[in-house]
Amino acid sequence: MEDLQSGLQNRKLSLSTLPEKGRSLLATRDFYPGEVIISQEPYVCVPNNSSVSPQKRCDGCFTTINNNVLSRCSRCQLAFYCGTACQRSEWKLHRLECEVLSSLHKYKRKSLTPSIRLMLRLYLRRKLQNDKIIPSTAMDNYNLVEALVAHMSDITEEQLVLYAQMANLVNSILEWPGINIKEIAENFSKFACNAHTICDSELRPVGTGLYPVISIINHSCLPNSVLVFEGSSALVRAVQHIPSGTEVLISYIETAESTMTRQKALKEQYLFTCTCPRCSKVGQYDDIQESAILEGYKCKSEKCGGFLLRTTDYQEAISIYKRIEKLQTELFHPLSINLMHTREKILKSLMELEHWTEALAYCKLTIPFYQRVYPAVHPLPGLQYYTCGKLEWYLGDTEEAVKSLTKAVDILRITHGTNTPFMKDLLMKLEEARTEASYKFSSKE
Ligand SMILES: C[S@@+](CC[C@H](N)C(=O)[O-])C[C@H]1O[C@@H](n2cnc3c(N)ncnc32)[C@H](O)[C@@H]1O
Repeated sequence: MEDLQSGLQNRKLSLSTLPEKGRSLLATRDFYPGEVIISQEPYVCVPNNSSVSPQKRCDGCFTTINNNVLSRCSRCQLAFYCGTACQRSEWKLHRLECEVLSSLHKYKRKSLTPSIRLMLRLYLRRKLQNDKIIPSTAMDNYNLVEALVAHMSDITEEQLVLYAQMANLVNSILEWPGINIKEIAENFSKFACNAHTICDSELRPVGTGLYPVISIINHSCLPNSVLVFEGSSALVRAVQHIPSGTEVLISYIETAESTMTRQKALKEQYLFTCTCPRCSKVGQYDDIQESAILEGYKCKSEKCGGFLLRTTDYQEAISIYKRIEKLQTELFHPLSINLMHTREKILKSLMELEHWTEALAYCKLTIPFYQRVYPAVHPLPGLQYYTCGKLEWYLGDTEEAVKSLTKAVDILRITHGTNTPFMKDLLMKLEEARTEASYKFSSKE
């Protein structure tokens, strides 16, 4: 079996260790915006299905077609497939999983959260590789999981207790003699700082996966690459020119937040203090001003107790969020992150109610914010232009739709690649909108 370093060398990458970050991935040739730097199939993954989720996802490709069309494993009743191709590709692992799950008591079934299922799958896949039923390769073997950071000495006692309880549950489900409970608890800690939320092309979360080579990539709040998914495959794409010898960096968190909020999120989940070029400005005048724009109130009173909103009644949600928006426009900077979050919520509710004209107005309101806080090439502004374009087209403003869809394509072809079904669909929509716009133009003449 070729080792990881030579596997990476073939992909013009190298594994290095940096004193302040641990393992790191370096480029050994120049990469350019849109290029796939590395892609990986998950070592293990699970869709976001739970006993209460109304719509189930296929275990193979994570699609969520009509539940009636997804077929359910008749034995364990817990796995779903969109067709025979996915069922076949998952069979070796699911055969073992099914044996374990189908004999479970009802009360234990209820505790089968996606992370418990992910852990069960980790052990079952390791067994399949040990028994040589599934081959091991340089990029796909359990040694890579063993090498992941666990931060066991840095986590809180509460977390430790939680991982120990979850490990006991996994042990009681597997019932394997000699299994190491401490190692299972450590693997839960590894999941916390190495597993990735799998998203669809529109960045909606659909599952969780462990990609042990992609997990070598460190974080920056000013990343040169982006992690996207095609089904359950993970792809890291360059969003800037990455010269040979440079570290490949992605963002683990929402980069639009203020420095303090980003640092808090990184410390809590990933247990490190970021020193990227944006974070190293913490406390400087520009950074304080930026935080005030994003999160600050004009009023300095700290008496506000917060509030909770019901989100299922969209009409009610819109009217409440509009009251908040009115207040926020008085209190906050027009480019405040709070105001943007409120407007995003109004937009979401308007879309649910199919109030397209007003939805378009709100979509347009969020764009200056997106332009300001995200780099020129980032999936979120790309998707916002896409929504804008679709709404404009639907409402008959084809010329504006062409402009918005073109902007979406310019960004998303770099972040999502051009060969995915999502991008092909977007490119086709743009072509159709262009044809329609030129037809309208010629019929006006
Ligand atoms: C997904 S792993 C990345 C690979 C890791 N460096 C390793 O040695 O396996 C995430 C962990 O890497 C470290 N890390 C990632 N980005 C970092 C950064 N910008 N500065 C310091 N440590 C970082 C933290 O320990 C974090 O919990």
